[in-house]
This record gives sequence, structure tokens and C-alpha cells, in this order.
Amino acid sequence: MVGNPAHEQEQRMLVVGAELDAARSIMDMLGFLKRRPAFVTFDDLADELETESLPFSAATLVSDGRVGLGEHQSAIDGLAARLPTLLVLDYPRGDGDDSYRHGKAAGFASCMHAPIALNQLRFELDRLPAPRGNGRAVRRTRPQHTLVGQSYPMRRVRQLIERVAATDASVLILGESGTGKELVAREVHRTSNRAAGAFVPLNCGAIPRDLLESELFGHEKGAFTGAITARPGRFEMAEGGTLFLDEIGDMSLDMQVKVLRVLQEQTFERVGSNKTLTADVRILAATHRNLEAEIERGNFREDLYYRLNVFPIEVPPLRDRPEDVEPIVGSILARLEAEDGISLDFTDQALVALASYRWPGNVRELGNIVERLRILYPDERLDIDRLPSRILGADNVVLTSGDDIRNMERAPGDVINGVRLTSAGVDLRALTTRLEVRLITQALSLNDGVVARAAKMLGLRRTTLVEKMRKYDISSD
Ligand SMILES: Nc1ncnc2c1ncn2[C@@H]1O[C@H](COP(=O)(O)OP(=O)(O)OP(=O)(O)O)[C@@H](O)[C@H]1O
Repeated sequence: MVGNPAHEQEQRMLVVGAELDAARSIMDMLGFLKRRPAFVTFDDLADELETESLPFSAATLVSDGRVGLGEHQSAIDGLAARLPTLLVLDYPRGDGDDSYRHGKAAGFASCMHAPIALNQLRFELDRLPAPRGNGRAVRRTRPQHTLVGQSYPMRRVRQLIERVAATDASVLILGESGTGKELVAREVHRTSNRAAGAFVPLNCGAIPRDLLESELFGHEKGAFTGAITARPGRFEMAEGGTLFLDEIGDMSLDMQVKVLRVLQEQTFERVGSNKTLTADVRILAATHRNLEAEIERGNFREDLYYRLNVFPIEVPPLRDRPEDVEPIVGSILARLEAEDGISLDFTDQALVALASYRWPGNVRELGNIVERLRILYPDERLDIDRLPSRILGADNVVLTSGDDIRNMERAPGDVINGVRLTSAGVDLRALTTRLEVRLITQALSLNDGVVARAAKMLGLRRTTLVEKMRKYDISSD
């Protein structure tokens, strides 16, 4: 299935521009993203469109300001009607507003201002819709990198996104690593009135301390050793759009002061310059750290915390929304299959096992496991015995379905019907202990630590539960 020629054709991208040089950097990025770009000038576009079935899945149109979009209007309209088209405006913001308005009217799938970051382009490409009725180029709908899951906690997250998107408020996105904080940030941007501007992410924890300042604010030529040319920073790149400061908890105190100033005064300077620039940028920040604890430890500024925390969104860990596991697996499989044609399926038992696992690495860990299984078992339907041992380990009890848990009162025996022993075997004592500990802890927390009520819920005498709590060192608070 890999390398299916029809599929390769699906991935081709037509790039339209005034001349090849103007489109060079976007062509390079598209090549890197395996979109097999083919270039055509505005002048030749009409001829290209004569072909009955275009061998492309999408198009990118680069307007560098010298050729206004209006000049080739009918060809461009024809293109946008046949292929989902990404519009790249490669000239200073403000100059091309008319062309941009025209661009919207011509029905472009998306519009971005240069300079464009690779991951920004990848994200936009993932969101492009399928080609419209173009014969040969019709393909499966490409599922996108979007927030999947209809569990109550995720519906709540979506409600919060909806509520805050329309405002310009700063948002602090909290949650464990891999829960989808960046996706939440992208969703806020996508649904905000800054959506036509850039979404510029920056992982503050991944950039060495001494480079972070110039990464954020840019620098002038000669500002420090190695600053051979002047460079804009992320604030400038995000002008009119959104800057996503990931892992803000890892930012040093002196950088926190500088970010706070932009939040308060909307101004900053490039490193090595005393010219003050203004920033029309919405800030979204995320962290897996407990910032209040970091404030107490003196690692995070309280004033910045309150500035950022205008609207907090907490993304729940995957173990708190097991019903999302199956749809997320489905969406990951569909997306990857659209990319390389390899399919994979799971039996119901395997899906239940995946949903019962604790997922310490959250959705990222789930995605990695699914990707690995596709490589190991392409085009197979996987049962429970194909899953990694840690998923079937003593930490995990496999239940037949969520309904069985809810029906426990009526048919307690059903809960264990789905437990399956694999050839790897199991440490029964450890498994039983963990099951006991888990159910006791849950019963206590569901009953606000009231032991008598928890005991009733577990069908135990109070004294027996107290004994077990002592044995396993479980406290009631
Ligand atoms: N609800 C979801 N539906 C589909 N995919 C998801 C969902 N949540 C997360 N993902 C995927 O999981 C991976 C990790 O998500 P993301 O990078 O947004 O997490 P994060 O919380 O920002 O992680 P970190 O704290 O490590 O930066 C990404 O590949 C993302 O596409």
C-alpha cells in the first residue's frame, strides 16, 4: 500500500506566483513537507487550468504585491473553484489589504502573511479541505489535526475556547504534557478574529536562555556575536495574529519581566536597538507546571501570572476522559492513512484496553503507540495481544465496556468478563492489589473521604475498609 501512485498524485501541490524566485522559500517548505510542488506563473495559470483534470490536490498562491491578485482574477477564481487554495501574502502587512479582501472573496481556503514558519504551513495544509469535483484529484477527506473528543471535559474545553476566542484576552492553557495544549491554542487562534493573521508558536523551554530574548524580540545586525543580519523576532512575526508561548513556566525571571512589559504597554525593542516597536499581538501561554507553586518558590513572577491568567483553560489528562481514546485513535489512523495509505484497525477488546490505560504521556503517548503499531503491523486488525505490555500490565485492568462499569450494580460479574490473559502472563497478586487500591481510592474520592460511605459503595464493612486503608497506606483525604 505504501507508495501507491494514485496517492502520490494526491499529494501534489500547484504553486502559482509572479516568478519562481518569489515562490522559492514556500516551494522549499512544501518539498520538505512532501507536497511535491510544481510551479506555474500567473501568466501561465489560465493555460494550466485548460487541463480537464488537474493532477494536484491543492494549490498555493504567492502574491508578492507586484502582481495584484485582481489582474489575473478570472484564472485565480477558476483555480480556487477547482482546488483548495492557500493564499500567501508576501509583502508588508497593510499594503495589500485590498488584494486580501479580494482573496477572501475569491474563496481561498486559507490566507497567511509571510514570513511563514514550517509548522504553521504544515498546520494550514492539514486543514485544507478536499479538492472540489476535480475528477482525478478527488481523494479521501483528509482528517485534520483538530481537537477530537466529545467527553464532558473536552466539551467543556470547547465551550471555554468559544467563549474566549472572540475576545482579545490572554489565555493561560494548563495541563499535563501531551494533553493537547497547543491544539487548544491553535483552536483559539483559528476561531478568533485574528484568524487571518499568523499563529506563531514558541517553546520557551526549548530555546537556550541567552537566545530567547532575540528569538522573541528579534535583533539588529551586530547586536551580539553571530548576529550577522538583522532579524525580526516572534512578536513581529505574530503582528496582527497570535503568539503562543509554550512552557512559559520554563522562562527565566528576566525574560518574564520583558514579556510582562509587552503585555502591559504593547511595546518592545529588538536586541541591539533602542527603537521602540509596537506589538498588536494576542498572547496565549501554556505550561504543565503549577505556576502558583512556582511563584511561591520564587521562580515565576506573580504579576505576569495574573496578566496571563485572565482566562485559564485546563486541558484534562487523557485518563480522565477514557471515552475520547477511541475517537482520537480513529482520527490519528485516518490522518496517517491519508498520508501513506497504510490502514490499521483494532478489535473492540483492544480499544477497551487502550481506554483503560492510564496514559501518563497523554494523547502524545497514544499517538506514538498507534504510529508504532502501524509500522509493526501494517494493514492488520489488532487484538489485545498485539498491544505493548505496559498497556496490559498490572497497572491496567481491561473491562469489556464503559457500560459494564455503569451496570455494576445490576451485574457485578460483568466487570471482569473482559479481562483477558495474554501470553505475557500477569502477576496476579500485584494486579489484585492495584485493583483494590484503585477502587478504594476512587470510592473515597467519590465520597469526599467519608470512609463509611466509601465502604458501603465497595460492599465492605467499615472496619474492613479501614484495615485495607492501613495496609495499603491510603488516607481518607
Ligand atoms: N484532543 C485531541 N485530538 C486529537 N489529537 C490530539 C488531541 N490532543 C492532543 N492531540 C495530539 O497529541 C499531540 C500532543 O498535543 P500538544 O502538542 O497539543 O500537547 P501539549 O499539551 O501542548 O504538550 P506539551 O506540554 O508537551 O507541549 C499532538 O500530536 C496533537 O495533535
